Amino acid sequence: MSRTVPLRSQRLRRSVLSVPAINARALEKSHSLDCDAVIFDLEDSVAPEKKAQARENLRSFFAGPALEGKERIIRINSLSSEFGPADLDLVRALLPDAVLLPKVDEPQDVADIGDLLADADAPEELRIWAMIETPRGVLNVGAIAESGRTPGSRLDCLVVGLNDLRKETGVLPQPGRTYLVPWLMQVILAVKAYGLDALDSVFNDFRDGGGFDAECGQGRAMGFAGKMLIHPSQIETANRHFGPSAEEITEAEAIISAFADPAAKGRNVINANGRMIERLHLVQAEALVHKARLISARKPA
Ligand SMILES: CC(C)(COP(=O)(O)OP(=O)(O)OC[C@H]1O[C@@H](n2cnc3c(N)ncnc32)[C@H](O)[C@@H]1OP(=O)(O)O)[C@@H](O)C(=O)NCCC(=O)NCCSC(=O)C[C@H](O)C(=O)O
Ligand SMILES: [Mg+2]
Repeated sequence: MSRTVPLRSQRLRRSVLSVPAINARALEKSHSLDCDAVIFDLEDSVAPEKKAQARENLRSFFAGPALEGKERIIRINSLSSEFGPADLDLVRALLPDAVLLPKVDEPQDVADIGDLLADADAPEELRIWAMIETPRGVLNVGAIAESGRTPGSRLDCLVVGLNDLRKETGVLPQPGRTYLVPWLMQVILAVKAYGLDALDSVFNDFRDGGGFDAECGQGRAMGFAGKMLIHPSQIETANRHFGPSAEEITEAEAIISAFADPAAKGRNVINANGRMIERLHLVQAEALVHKARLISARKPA
């Protein structure tokens, strides 16, 4: 097995908006929003007595015009709940890009869904995303991410859920997320070790633009690929923070040019205006420029 994990192909996941499947107006609106991905939620945003109607809404939505240029993910209820099996049947019928499992505690939770999808001959393009939002999920996050290396695993992305994690642990919401940062970084280490993406948790106070801006900056600095969102007003800020800035692109292009210079041939380390650059920085620079190209190539919603 190789000792290092190659950089991912980099799907854009800067802004991943949760849309309650019960809300037909919000479902319709998702076509016109400039987010990279949409999570159609059948879990906590849908009351128990409305789960069946929410599934019907999704059937109609998926039968309608395609959601252009966005990843489509369906968040189901836990398989052990009374709603989980019918939700999974719906996923098998609608074939979104991914199914999001809530409250994943251990690798077996992911493996169980993977087996059910394989038994149903679901195409391998149908991926699994896992919410890390329980104390056991955080404790086991390395093993959960590692299970993505098992042959045939569909695991693709971990999503942090701080509402549930705060509920389970009693950690209070605080600016800077002081007591949560170690757990968030556990998630980051796990995904980076095994080549997955991680998305930062939702920010509930959607009218607090300043607080959201600060939390996006923090999430990007930690290494998250993007953020799960709850409201359209959060999309532009997330896209800005989790996409490369103009300065980062200029710097990356300078690194690529420096290594393309014949003088750099055969050298692993060069002096760029008083700063050491190694070939590992070239790999990072190429990935960043690739991401910038994906963003420019994306059609506006
Ligand atoms: C939080 C909300 C209930 C607020 O809704 P509302 O009062 O309708 O807000 P606005 O009036 O400001 O809405 C303005 C327009 O935007 C549309 N809208 C709002 N939210 C969405 C959305 N998520 N997707 C698409 N469109 C949306 C409204 O329809 C208005 O449109 P218009 O009529 O044209 O003016 C609401 O935002 C909401 O329900 N958000 C999502 C909630 C959700 O999905 N929850 C589950 C995910 S959170 C989570 O996973 C937590 C995690 O598990 C954890 O443990 O942490
Ligand atoms: Mg949750």
